[in-house]
Amino acid sequence: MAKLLITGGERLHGTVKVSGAKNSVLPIIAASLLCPQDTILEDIPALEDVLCIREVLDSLGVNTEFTKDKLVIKSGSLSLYEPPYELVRKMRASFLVIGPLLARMGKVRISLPGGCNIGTRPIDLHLKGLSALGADITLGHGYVEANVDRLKGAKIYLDFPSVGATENIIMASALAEGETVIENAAEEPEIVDLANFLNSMGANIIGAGTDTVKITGVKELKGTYHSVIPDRIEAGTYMAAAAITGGDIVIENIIKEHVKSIVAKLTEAGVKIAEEDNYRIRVTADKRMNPVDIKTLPYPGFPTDLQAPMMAVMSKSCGTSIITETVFENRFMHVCELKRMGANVKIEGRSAVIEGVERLTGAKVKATDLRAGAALLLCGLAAEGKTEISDIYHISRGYVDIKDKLNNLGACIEEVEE
Ligand SMILES: CC(=O)N[C@H]1[C@@H](OP(=O)(O)OP(=O)(O)OC[C@H]2O[C@@H](n3ccc(=O)[nH]c3=O)[C@H](O)[C@@H]2O)O[C@H](CO)[C@@H](O)[C@@H]1O
Ligand SMILES: C=C(OP(=O)(O)O)C(=O)O
Repeated sequence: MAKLLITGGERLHGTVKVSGAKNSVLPIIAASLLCPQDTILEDIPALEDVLCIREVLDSLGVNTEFTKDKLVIKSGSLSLYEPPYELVRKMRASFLVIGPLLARMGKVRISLPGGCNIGTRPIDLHLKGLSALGADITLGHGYVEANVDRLKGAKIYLDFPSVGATENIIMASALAEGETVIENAAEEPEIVDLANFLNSMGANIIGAGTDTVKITGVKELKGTYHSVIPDRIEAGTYMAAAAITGGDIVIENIIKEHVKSIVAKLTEAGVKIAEEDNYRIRVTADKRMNPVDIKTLPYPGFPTDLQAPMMAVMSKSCGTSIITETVFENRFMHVCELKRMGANVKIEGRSAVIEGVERLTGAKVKATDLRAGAALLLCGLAAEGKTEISDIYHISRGYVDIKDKLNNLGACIEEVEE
């Protein structure tokens, strides 16, 4: 098993380019199942999660070709409707194929994606939506089975603006008969990217990016070309890296509108963030951060996926910060590991109270999930001495070439085999 060895203490400087967004590309790849013609996707990050969803498509009889950052999906040969349990249990986003398979094949059998280290992550809202569209759904022996002749548009109110449920319902209703309205829909930029992709295939979706999305079903969709948006969470992680190391870096391929909440919090913490041009920002930190309070919320609120990285930054600030996690019920797994590195964090219910310390110290730590791993990497960059992170496969799920990108900024990170 590979580990990362980080020698801390380097101030990061230079330029880093953000890759395509994991959370955009996964639903877009699933949505390619809706159309029998070829779809061509560009700016596809070569992440473990992308390879996994590609395997899911291959397992359904679809042909995919991935070269460099271009993925060609040929869904004309789609012939199966039961993705294997071994793939679905590996990654929650595999469940995003349920909507497209139901719309295109009229049936699907898929195992429950299960929970993960950050929470139980139920799928009730996905199923409630698909059932409102007319699907006959049964649950048993760990599987969901759904059948329908043709989905019919409906009005669906989501009890929580779930990203995945909004995506599954949009994809399913794109080919449904009549109009679907999703109220209290998720407003994340990745929903807008998915809707833009589907509209370029001939779908009729309006309101994506607001809390009400209207989808007028069409009979068929056609092949298309699409380039995915940059990853705002990866961008935020590099901003955090500049902040925690007292660095001075330029981040390229960033949509500023998508990172407003992160820019606001880092600015409050004392980081200087300047617009270089439309797609580049410069992030400079020249002193210890001020403490800031953060509450994670659905977009446009502060993203839960940057909660752990921001906790890393706050652990070295010059005061007390409170971080409240409202999206996932168990997303403080990184706290134990951050403490090994000298962070002073106490959990009180859904909040973490972080007393900033002057120095973090390198230690042996374990990544418990993707963003927990990113947080440990950030602390390692700023800690005295060496940090050894195990279970780094979590990090590879969501960051392309993170070791090389950080080393190009002056970090000192090695990957070693155990
Ligand atoms: C691949 C992808 O895009 N992943 C993102 C997506 O995950 P994902 O789509 O799984 O996240 P959701 O927005 O669905 O989950 C948010 C909350 O809603 C709850 N919930 C969700 C569905 C449901 O049927 N019932 C229910 O109760 C979840 O348990 C969680 O507490 O959005 C999350 C919230 O921004 C991000 O952290 C993930 O990085
Ligand atoms: C929680 C995350 O992803 P996923 O929903 O794919 O598990 C994440 O990207 O931080």
